[in-house]
Amino acid sequence: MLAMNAMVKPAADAVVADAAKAPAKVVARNVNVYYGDKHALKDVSVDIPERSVMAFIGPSGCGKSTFLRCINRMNDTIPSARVTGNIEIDNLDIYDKSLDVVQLRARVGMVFQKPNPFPKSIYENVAYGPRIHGMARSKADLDEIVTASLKRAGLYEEVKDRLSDPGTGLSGGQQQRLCIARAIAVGPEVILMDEPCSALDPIATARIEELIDELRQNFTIIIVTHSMQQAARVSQRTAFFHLGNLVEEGPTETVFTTPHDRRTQDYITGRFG
Ligand SMILES: Nc1ncnc2c1ncn2[C@@H]1O[C@H](COP(=O)(O)OP(=O)(O)OP(=O)(O)O)[C@@H](O)[C@H]1O
Repeated sequence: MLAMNAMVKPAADAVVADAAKAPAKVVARNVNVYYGDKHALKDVSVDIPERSVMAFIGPSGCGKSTFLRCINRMNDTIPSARVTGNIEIDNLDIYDKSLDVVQLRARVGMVFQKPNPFPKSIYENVAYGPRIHGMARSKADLDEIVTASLKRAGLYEEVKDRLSDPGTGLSGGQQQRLCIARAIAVGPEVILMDEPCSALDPIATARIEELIDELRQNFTIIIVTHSMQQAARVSQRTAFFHLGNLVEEGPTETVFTTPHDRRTQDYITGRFG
């Protein structure tokens, strides 16, 4: 049996079954990414169910972040990157030439490895997106969006008396929750998280994991993580990548306990990676 099984114990979660049945929010077909001549992502096809968490795992350089960045077209910002294939969100082709990428990135928010608040106040960090997207008709509207977003990110109680203080003055974990509030504020449907806890201590990590678990009631979340324990704790489905290939995708419990592919088994038992 797998050596890691004792450590990587998927949450006993009825949603596992539901997630398998949930309609797909993101549908990727035959996605390839090239950086110049380098073929970094190879023919990836996957359905990502709505209102659930999917974890992307795999050894360093296997293409997890590359694929994540395809889902909000962040690879557009890398001059050498070329993407082929098809990705749809709610049947909308996100690579359609007429698509407004700014609108797409409001629908598909992103949280990065290192918390990156703007050098602005806590309030302004959250208000910035709604303001540029014209989501608030009045200051009262904006206040409401900021408050609601901070509450949903589990940060409001800690910052409500100092909203005009700089966001960069918060602790790392608070900064990451501020970044999540900032992403939530523009009303996304999908939230991409690229190793969101790797710069955080275990307590701050636990809070973010709890938050992810709450957020999946309303959002489709995709998280890249190097921690198999984290993938097991927070996700309903897991996708294992290796050398640019999506080797295996399925319910987290299955991927961790009875993987179909030898490479998945080798990775989760620590034989490589
Ligand atoms: N901007 C870039 N320019 C050129 N090559 C890149 C670029 N970004 C990634 N790559 C290459 O593409 C491959 C996949 O990288 P990617 O960052 O997606 O992997 P990853 O699985 O997320 O890795 P890690 O776990 O280390 O973050 C790697 O070989 C990497 O060197």
